Amino acid sequence: MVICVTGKIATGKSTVSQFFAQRGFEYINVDKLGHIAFEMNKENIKQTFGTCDRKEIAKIVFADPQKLKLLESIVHPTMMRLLKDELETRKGKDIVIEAAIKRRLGIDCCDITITVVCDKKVIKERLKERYDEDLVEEILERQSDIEPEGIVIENNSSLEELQSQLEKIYQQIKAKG
Ligand SMILES: CC(C)(COP(=O)(O)OP(=O)(O)OC[C@H]1O[C@@H](n2cnc3c(N)ncnc32)[C@H](O)[C@@H]1O)[C@@H](O)C(=O)NCCC(=O)NCCS
Ligand SMILES: Nc1ncnc2c1ncn2[C@@H]1O[C@H](COP(=O)(O)OP(=O)(O)OP(=O)(O)O)[C@@H](O)[C@H]1O
Repeated sequence: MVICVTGKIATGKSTVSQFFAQRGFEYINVDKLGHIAFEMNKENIKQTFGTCDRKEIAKIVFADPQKLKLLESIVHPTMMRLLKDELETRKGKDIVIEAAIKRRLGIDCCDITITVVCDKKVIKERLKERYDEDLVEEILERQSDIEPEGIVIENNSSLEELQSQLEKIYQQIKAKG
């Protein structure tokens, strides 16, 4: 079975994916594959943007949809090739794929999609140590095409509450086979 976990920044995708990884699912994090693909295309990125520092690039591309598109045109072909390879080597196994922009990437190999959602103020609170608020706003704007699909998990409350929602979903998934 292939589960895809999607959702906006800091909604809890990794936490949800880890739940399935702890139950024997192989875990593929598309953000991580993006970082590997970024490294593999460093020269091109440096020539295009004048820097290949990820944090610098984040500031440039999240502020400008056209520049984000340009970065994606460099990174996504490699990233999707890496994803295909990861899926090939795990063929037949239970897999959980974490991918914020699942739909934009056209990932269509999933039996089940889980979308994690939460309120903007919760997202901002979770990110306040990691990012400045303007960057969070920009990232959320660049993620406005991420819409709820499949099983929707609302993650505004405690980790215990999330765990309990996940236990129920897991039992339903297992019952369906
Ligand atoms: C822009 C980059 C350089 C920023 O790197 P950095 O390490 O600073 O941040 P990180 O990768 O953790 O991303 C921060 C947040 O933005 C989200 N995000 C990343 N890329 C995108 C994108 N193209 N569209 C919308 N959201 C994105 C991430 O899911 C995460 O929530 C990097 O994210 C990147 O190369 N993105 C393009 C590849 C991509 O689309 N990755 C997302 C796969 S789901
Ligand atoms: N219900 C919750 N209660 C408290 N903290 C939570 C809850 N869910 C997630 N978190 C915390 O919020 C942060 C973001 O969660 P997580 O990394 O799972 O989100 P994500 O969607 O994978 O983020 P990113 O888009 O940055 O990859 C983490 O520090 C996580 O421990």
